[in-house]
Amino acid sequence: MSDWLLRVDRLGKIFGPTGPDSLPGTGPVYGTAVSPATGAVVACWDVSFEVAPGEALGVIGESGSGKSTLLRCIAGDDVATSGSAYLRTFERGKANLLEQPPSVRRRLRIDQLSVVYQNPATGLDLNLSAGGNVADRLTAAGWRHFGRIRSRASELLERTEVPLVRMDDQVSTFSGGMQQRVQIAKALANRPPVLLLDEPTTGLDASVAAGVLDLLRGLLEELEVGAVVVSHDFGVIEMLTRRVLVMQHGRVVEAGLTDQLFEDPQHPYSQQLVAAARG
Ligand SMILES: Nc1ncnc2c1ncn2[C@@H]1O[C@H](COP(=O)(O)OP(=O)(O)OP(=O)(O)O)[C@@H](O)[C@H]1O
Repeated sequence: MSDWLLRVDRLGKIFGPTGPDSLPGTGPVYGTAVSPATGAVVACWDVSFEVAPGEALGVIGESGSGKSTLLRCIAGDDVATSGSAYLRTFERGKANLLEQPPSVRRRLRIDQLSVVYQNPATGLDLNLSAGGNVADRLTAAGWRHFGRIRSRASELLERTEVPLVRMDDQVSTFSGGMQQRVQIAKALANRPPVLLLDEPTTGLDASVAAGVLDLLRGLLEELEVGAVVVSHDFGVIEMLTRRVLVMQHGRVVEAGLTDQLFEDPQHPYSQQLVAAARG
């Protein structure tokens, strides 16, 4: 694919000793991500993909398969052990994000890569109001005009279906579903080119989760944002993404179109995930 917005090349993250002794004996073939020689956890290894503008890529796998670590390394929450990542909108796609100093990474997190976490408390300041949280992101991105910040915040909260009468209420008083909507509004506030979603509906009741998924699907279709959606839930991946990577014990075991993977999974682990999703 030549029209990429985000490109990740052979990304790896090892927790513990990172020397070459830590890789042998890990991965799907061995049924573990833990190195028998060093005890290191090879949380993800050799992961490559591209995301085009306006495209959503899914990453699916059971708990511990390395999905969140992959996302955290791209976002800059964790430091990758190896590999590279590029954004077309940063240094014309020529600078490895993973090698940038912390100050640049912090700026990228505001201007270029937004994350929606499973737990709204990770992405929000619960002591601030809904409007205050969105304003916070806009201010960090350099917005200065109070009136414009306020009107952008109302526009976003309206789009994410947070009642405007509650715009000035402290987010800690909101339900989980509503907090998640505010987190989404905040993540999109300054129109970042890339959105990273880590189990965005996992903590919510089924009916609330369905509403948030609907909202996300609409937003991903409407905005030209490139997205990576991490989930253990095939329903979420099916609803939001066109292509998908399947991860097991830190490695990608299958990659393809989401529909096709759901219809005709090739790898035994993907077959297991699909069977579980079909109930
Ligand atoms: N800070 C850490 N120190 C040591 N090991 C870690 C750390 N963070 C994650 N791991 C390990 O890395 C592996 C991958 O974890 P990760 O959270 O990325 O998986 P996941 O697929 O996102 O699962 P979940 O959905 O439960 O978060 C696991 O074995 C986990 O125990």
